[in-house]
Formats: sequence, C-alpha cells, structure tokens
Amino acid sequence: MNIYFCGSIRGGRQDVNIYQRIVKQLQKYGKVLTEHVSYDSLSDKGEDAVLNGDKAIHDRDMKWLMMSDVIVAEVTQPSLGEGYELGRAMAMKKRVLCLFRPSSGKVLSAMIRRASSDPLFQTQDYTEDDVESILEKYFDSLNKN
Ligand SMILES: O=c1[nH]c(=O)n([C@H]2C[C@H](O)[C@@H](COP(=O)(O)O)O2)cc1CO
Repeated sequence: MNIYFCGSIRGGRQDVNIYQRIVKQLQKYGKVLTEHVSYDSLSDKGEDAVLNGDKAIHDRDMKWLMMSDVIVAEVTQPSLGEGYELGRAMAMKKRVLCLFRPSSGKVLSAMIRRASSDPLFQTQDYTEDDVESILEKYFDSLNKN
C-alpha cells in the first residue's frame, strides 16, 4: 500500500516530533512516499531547491499523490501546501484521514472539517497519546473493507 503523509513544512515545523511518530506507525502498513516531511533536518525553508526548485517538488508530490492508496494528514499546524494537497486528493477521490489536536488551542479550518461529510474524507480529533492506536484502528478497518 502506498501512503502519502501530509504535514506542515513552510507552514511551520512545530509538530515534527508527532509527524515522526505518525510516519513510523504508517510504515507498518505500507510505503510512506513522503517520509521526508517527518525529517528533523527539514526546516521551514523546505527541501533544498533541486534543479527545478519548487516546480520539481510540486510535480513530484502530485505524482506521488496520484500513486497513493491513502492519504494521512496531520493538520494541527496550518499549512497552505497541505490544504492544496487535500483539495487535490479529494478531487482525485482518494481516501483521506486528517488528524487534528484540539489541545493545541487552534480551531481547524471549516474547509477541512466540513469535508468529512464525504465518507472517503475523514477528520478525526485526537490527543498525542492516542496517535498510534488511532492509526491502528483506521488501517484495521481499511483492511476489513
Ligand atoms: O519542500 C517541500 N516539500 C514538500 O514535499 N512539500 C509538500 C509536502 C507537505 O505535506 C506540504 C507542506 O506544505 P507547506 O510547505 O506549505 O507547509 O507540501 C512542501 C514543501 C515546501 O513548501
């Protein structure tokens, strides 16, 4: 199974430790195409510009998004790139799980919360302690369907 993980990069790297826990857990279920999102070494400047810079990042990520079977997004730290990826994933009719931590004191965008009336697009509130068990439940239920 190809898994696309979305997390904030230029939107701010405050939650990188939780991204690492999520990616580690996701690797039990399949190949995480966007493992780099969880790297400590990646700053809020983004990946080093390769030859085509941002265009190469965008085109590579859209190719990975298309190849993915499921998208998991940690959406607590707001990120324009994540919002874009999630909109594109919805348009591709991909299965999406968004994870949000209310304990952050933030209020999740209505554009993400509302989308959960679509059964393919789920948004779930969680606490940091529960992250692995939430993912386990979600992937268990996928395997049963
Ligand atoms: O360097 C990058 N590499 C990359 O893969 N992305 C993708 C993956 C992330 O889920 C998302 C983060 O967007 P943003 O940088 O706007 O927070 O965009 C984004 C950037 C920088 O915008």
